[in-house]
Amino acid sequence: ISFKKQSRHITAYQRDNMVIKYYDPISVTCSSLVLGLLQVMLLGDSAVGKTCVLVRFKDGAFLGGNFIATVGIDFRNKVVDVDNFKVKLQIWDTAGQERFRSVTHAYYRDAQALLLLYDITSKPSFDNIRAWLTEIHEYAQKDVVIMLLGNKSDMAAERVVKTEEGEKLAKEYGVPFMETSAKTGVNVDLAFHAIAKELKHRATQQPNEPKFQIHDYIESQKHKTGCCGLM
Ligand SMILES: Nc1nc2c(ncn2[C@@H]2O[C@H](COP(=O)(O)OP(=O)(O)OP(=O)(O)O)[C@@H](O)[C@H]2O)c(=O)[nH]1
Repeated sequence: ISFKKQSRHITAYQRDNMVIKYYDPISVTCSSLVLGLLQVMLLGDSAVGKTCVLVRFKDGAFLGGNFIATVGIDFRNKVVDVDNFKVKLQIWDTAGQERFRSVTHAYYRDAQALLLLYDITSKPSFDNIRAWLTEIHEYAQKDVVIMLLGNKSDMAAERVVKTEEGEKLAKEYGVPFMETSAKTGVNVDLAFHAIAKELKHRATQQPNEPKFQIHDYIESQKHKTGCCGLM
């Protein structure tokens, strides 16, 4: 721990600047907690909706209209509240196109969490998930948090990948899964909040504290898309 005196409070930095506690010197109580920058990456084939999912989460809007592919890599920051903590997420949006792969590989090792997307209306994007997971195991940190997302759940009429297929694949790799829609917003906030919660628990967990169960949390919170694409 290192301390830094500020105008009204003392800041204590813990765990390599990850956890920052603000102590009020008058009441000598911990008034708020901030978890330093955590890196999350969005991965998956081109056009599965990575940029749209990020924009939905960051700005609460949907980028409709003409599709403009991401070139290289880009990021946005967002602070989320998790159990009295402010968790700062830096979210990296990668280009899905093959020709940018060598650029994005360089960023994998800095990510604490990866959101891996496919498009429920595109079988190839689903079939490529195994290849993405192979790349992840090659380039990412060993303990990286991975979540599988089947995006465009609003497009029920065009669906070619069943929800059960996504669930089965996720189970095989032991990763949490949900279907999202950047268009309607269904499950988008939940995906990022579940990741933030998991990372916060990992950073602050006491030895006698029970482990956070991300699968159970998601199951209790998620909205299922029914036969007609309703939330
Ligand atoms: N209906 C519907 N369309 C979506 C959804 N998400 C994205 N789209 C559309 O799908 C297209 C691709 O979305 P992007 O977010 O740009 O895809 P991307 O994965 O970032 O693509 P790259 O940058 O090439 O990797 C756009 O035309 C979006 O409007 C969704 O949830 N529902």
